[in-house]
Amino acid sequence: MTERLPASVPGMRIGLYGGSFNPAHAAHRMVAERALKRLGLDRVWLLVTPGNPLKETNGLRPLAERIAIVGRVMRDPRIVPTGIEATLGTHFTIDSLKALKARCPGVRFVWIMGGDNLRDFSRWRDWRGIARQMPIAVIDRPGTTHSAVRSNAAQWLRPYRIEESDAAMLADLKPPSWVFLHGPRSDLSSTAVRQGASPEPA
Ligand SMILES: Nc1ncnc2c1ncn2[C@@H]1O[C@H](COP(=O)(O)OP(=O)(O)OP(=O)(O)O)[C@@H](O)[C@H]1O
Ligand SMILES: O=C(O)c1ccc[n+]([C@@H]2O[C@H](COP(=O)([O-])O)[C@@H](O)[C@H]2O)c1
Repeated sequence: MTERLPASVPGMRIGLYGGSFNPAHAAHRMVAERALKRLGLDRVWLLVTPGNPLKETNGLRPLAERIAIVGRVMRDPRIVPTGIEATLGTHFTIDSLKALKARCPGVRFVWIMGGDNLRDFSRWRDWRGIARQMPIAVIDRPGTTHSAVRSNAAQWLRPYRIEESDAAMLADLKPPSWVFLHGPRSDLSSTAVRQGASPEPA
């Protein structure tokens, strides 16, 4: 499948929210909407990965199906699902971020991830390089609040953390810089949905 990049213009603030989304659920929407609002973004691009390099691909639904479900779960037209990593041929986040920055000069990107990913971030390829590519917003996730901020990556990132009250300026800051965003939390997961939980709990 070849896909065009979603539209952008120089100066736009765009959040890149990567994930397996296998399948997407209401907590993914909550994360994307919180980032959009609190970081003052113009768009959030949901990068539906061809396959997380650290996860088994057994049981991973086809990319087109995951993108279609993301499209049904998201409600704000500024939140745009894309499978662009498959077209770019990038599996590792560091490569995706470099490729997107090269293709979108002048766009102010922010990487968005849940607290569980900050906890495991030091296992990602060139994670310090990722932090040097663009600012990062971490969204609190139940069960990971303390392990995330105590993780190796968070220790290294500590000098670059900004106050949550300054989140709206994150996209303008020179990386490394990051913020931990708190707010209403959901313990929903794709694992639970695959096991029969509703992706849209009442
Ligand atoms: N309930 C949640 N709260 C905060 N962040 C979340 C939540 N669920 C997922 N995320 C974040 O969304 C991104 C994509 O997550 P992913 O698609 O792996 O969903 P998941 O529910 O964690 O999946 P799985 O249960 O299959 O591991 C990751 O950055 C993850 O940290
Ligand atoms: O680049 C890496 O080494 C790397 C390792 C683990 C996860 N990622 C990315 O992290 C994002 C979240 O993945 P997931 O499976 O937790 O939804 C997704 O964009 C993955 O490609 C990236």
